[in-house]
Amino acid sequence: MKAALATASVDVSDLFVSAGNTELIAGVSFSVAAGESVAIVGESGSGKSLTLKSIAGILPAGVRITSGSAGVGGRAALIPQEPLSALDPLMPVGKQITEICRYVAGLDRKRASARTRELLEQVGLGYLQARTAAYPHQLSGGERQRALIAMALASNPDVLLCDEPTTALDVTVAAQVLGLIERLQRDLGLTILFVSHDIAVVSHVCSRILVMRAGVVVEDAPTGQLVDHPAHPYTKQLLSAVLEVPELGPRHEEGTTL
Ligand SMILES: Nc1ncnc2c1ncn2[C@@H]1O[C@H](COP(=O)(O)OP(=O)(O)OP(=O)(O)O)[C@@H](O)[C@H]1O
Repeated sequence: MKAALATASVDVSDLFVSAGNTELIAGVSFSVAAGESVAIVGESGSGKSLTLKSIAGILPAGVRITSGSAGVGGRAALIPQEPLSALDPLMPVGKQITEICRYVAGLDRKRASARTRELLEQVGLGYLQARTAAYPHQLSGGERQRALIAMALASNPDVLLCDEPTTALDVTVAAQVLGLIERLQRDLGLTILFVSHDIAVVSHVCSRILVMRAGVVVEDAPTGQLVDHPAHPYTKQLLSAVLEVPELGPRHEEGTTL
């Protein structure tokens, strides 16, 4: 496939988010340049998901942006944490991908089928083509996450918003899916914003890391610098909680294991 030219970026400017009178995000600002891969890390409740949801425009009911802004310049696609809940259980995954090619990307029936085959190949699920009636429950967790990535790509996004996409997977499969996301970012020039509680996971995929705590960004630095010379005590605490941050340098390739 022709590599897409990255023209989009993410921009969050002095974002405040509340539920009722409770302030959940308190003045977050950052931007992601086109083609850049950036992670937001922090413990549960730090506000990473709400920041991502503000950007995607999918805040839950009762939660709202009270001031500032968050958005994407271009088309964004979200890869959620739990693939099973994001797939239609009653429709074969190939058909779900084809529907997006037809009704979101606007391809005719024949082109949508060809594009589906291409996308399945691209995410390492080429063998599903023969099993046209593969329903989500017949796939493994890793296959479902790959299928969701294919669905995300079907809409021709500029930006991939990844919300802990490997948390539900075992460590070997998680490494393969991370390798896939990293390769797609490189090959298609996608902009990536990747939310995770795990610095070790994001250090593979992202070149810059934002650390969030209690609704604010406490540190924002290139991955190598943040891992080797953390400036904020909370970043140090997060790093010390990780058993071992894998070597930076050659990153994981698909098919390798941790
Ligand atoms: N729908 C909601 N209504 C009220 N408060 C909410 C809602 N969703 C999240 N919150 C609160 O907002 C804060 C930030 O939540 P958020 O989901 O962004 O955290 P997180 O860092 O992504 O954590 P996790 O990794 O557990 O998802 C938390 O205190 C959470 O309880």
